[in-house]
Amino acid sequence: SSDRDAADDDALDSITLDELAEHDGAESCWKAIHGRVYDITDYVPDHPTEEEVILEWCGRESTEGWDNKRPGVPHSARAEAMLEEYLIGRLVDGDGEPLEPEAAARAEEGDEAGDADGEPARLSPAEDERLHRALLGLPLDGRYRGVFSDGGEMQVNVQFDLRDGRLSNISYRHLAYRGEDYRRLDEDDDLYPVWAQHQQLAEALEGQPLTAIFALYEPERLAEDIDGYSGATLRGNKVHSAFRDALNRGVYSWP
Ligand code: HEM
Repeated sequence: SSDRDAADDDALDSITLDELAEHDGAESCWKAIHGRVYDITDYVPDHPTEEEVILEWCGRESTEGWDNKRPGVPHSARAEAMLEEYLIGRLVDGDGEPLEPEAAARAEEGDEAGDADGEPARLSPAEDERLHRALLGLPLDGRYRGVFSDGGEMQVNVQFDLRDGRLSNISYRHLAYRGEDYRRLDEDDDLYPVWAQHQQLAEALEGQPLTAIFALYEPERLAEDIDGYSGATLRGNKVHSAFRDALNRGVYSWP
């Protein structure tokens, strides 16, 4: 309670949130309440509720639970007197300064949001860029796959990664026309230059912002003429279409 002596508290053992957090179960249950730490392990079986109600708070800043045994209803003066039997210390921050309930609860939440336990950070709606991009219809970072099909034949299947809105790892999982698999052509094959030009398209887009895919409408900007095959006659629009299909499908796998 607030009428206790600061000098009393100075005499108590200093306990940090990390130490508190180690006693988070029935075998050892510590709770921080109004700046003081209690070892209530022995009391848990006597508490007049199902054990889960009280075990849930072990190892944590528990002022909120204590002040609201039911919403808005604090524990009785009798309960408060009992609590003092289990007093073992005072809650402090890393500098040994007293840690107030609100600050302690915030620090605990910060811990949960961090990756201390290998859990992904939980971002607030104001911080979550992934959410913002999704709501604005902007593509998310991740791996994408998309196809262009025509006449019952899959002609292009492209895979790429988006990182900060830039293209990388662009590859053709499939590239064919009229039954000819371009990826299997030998270097001395007549059609090989067309495969080489498609690779040039991919290389030219590598590292570029996503908007660079519109250059595929004018493939001569991205691919050279090879052995009489003009870059201008490449079907860049099919590749463009496969990119757009990938974006419509959404992220294939997360980074
Ligand atoms: C911090 C987490 C805790 C929660 C969520 C919690 C919750 C509850 C609930 C739901 C009840 C029964 C409902 C009612 O009496 O109105 C209750 C009663 C009670 N609890 Fe807790 N409790 C907690 C911690 C403790 C601790 C640490 C003690 C004592 C060391 C304690 C002592 C009592 C006592 C004596 C009662 C009987 C009613 C009263 O005197 O207020 N509780 N508690």
